[in-house]
Amino acid sequence: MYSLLELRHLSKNYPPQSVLSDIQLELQTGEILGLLGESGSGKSTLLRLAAGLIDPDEGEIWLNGEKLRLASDQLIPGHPDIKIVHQDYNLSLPISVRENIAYALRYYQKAYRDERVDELIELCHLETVADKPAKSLSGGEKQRTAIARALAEEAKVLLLDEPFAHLDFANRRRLAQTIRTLAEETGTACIFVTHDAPDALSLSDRMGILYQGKLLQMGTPQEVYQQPISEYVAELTGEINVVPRNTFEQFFGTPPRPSDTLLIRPEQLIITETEGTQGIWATVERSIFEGSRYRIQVTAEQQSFIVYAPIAFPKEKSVFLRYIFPTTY
Ligand SMILES: Nc1ncnc2c1ncn2[C@@H]1O[C@H](COP(=O)(O)OP(=O)(O)OP(=O)(O)O)[C@@H](O)[C@H]1O
Repeated sequence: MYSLLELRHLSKNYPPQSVLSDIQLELQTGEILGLLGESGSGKSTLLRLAAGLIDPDEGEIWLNGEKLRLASDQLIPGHPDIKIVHQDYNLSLPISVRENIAYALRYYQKAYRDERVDELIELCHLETVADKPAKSLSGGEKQRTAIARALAEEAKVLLLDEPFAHLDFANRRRLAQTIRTLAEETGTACIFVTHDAPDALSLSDRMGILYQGKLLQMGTPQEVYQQPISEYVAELTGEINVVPRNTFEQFFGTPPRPSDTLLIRPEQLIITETEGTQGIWATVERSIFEGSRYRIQVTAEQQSFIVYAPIAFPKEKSVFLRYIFPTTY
């Protein structure tokens, strides 16, 4: 069995720059793949290559076991089964949401078109704005309209360029749920790119880390977050305490991995007011309120740590710092 979409050894240069090099990834039906990378890491270029809109310098793209033709060999680049939603949505602003979606189905019979448009409006939660002109929509509504339009022709693969970039918290949640529903109910596979770690971690079935055009790591969000292959991946995916091995041994005992430097997430540490089994007394430097938790900076023998706690601790208070979850991470 082959994968739905396969990128094989893709490279792309915009001389003198190598923008992507030797990208390999596979996407299965109904899978949501997130690509996390900082600005300029090559995310949009990778999506444009995957959509068949530009030619790679090396490598091939396979869809359902068939090699895609090069963009330069086609009158209209792209493939009908692969749809890309760009950052700027590309909607026709004067016409309604319904008309924007229907436009993608203009060559179909009216009865089918009306039925399909209604289905997509429901799937993408656009009922309340269906007859409004696109120019009057919020960012989230525009994004969902662009997705509905991309899906109109039953694309098998949806490519989303920074789908959450302009959305507030509630709209992020809503859009993420729409994408999950889509994948589950229609089997549409999705690659989305983002520079926001929580979005990548919470929505992806698998995620990749893109850095200077290279895929550094690929795995489930848990694998990438809990076993980052480098300090860079650890920092990109969340907050991290970098602890030299001998300090770790002195404070907490045997380290979980035999490396010179240990990458410890804040939630792997706890602070208490009383002494526990293995740990070290530390001094609170500051407590910062972050809504659902406090982010607390403590110092023990010149080593600084970030810890999360449900309550604030006063500056200069002595707290006992312990390392937890030694087996799960
Ligand atoms: N058509 C082009 N011509 C020349 N250079 C390009 C072209 N397209 C992209 N690049 C360069 O390739 C690099 C990667 O660009 P890309 O847009 O893929 O990054 P990105 O990760 O999507 O960034 P962002 O998050 O800022 O959108 C950048 O340095 C960019 O300047």
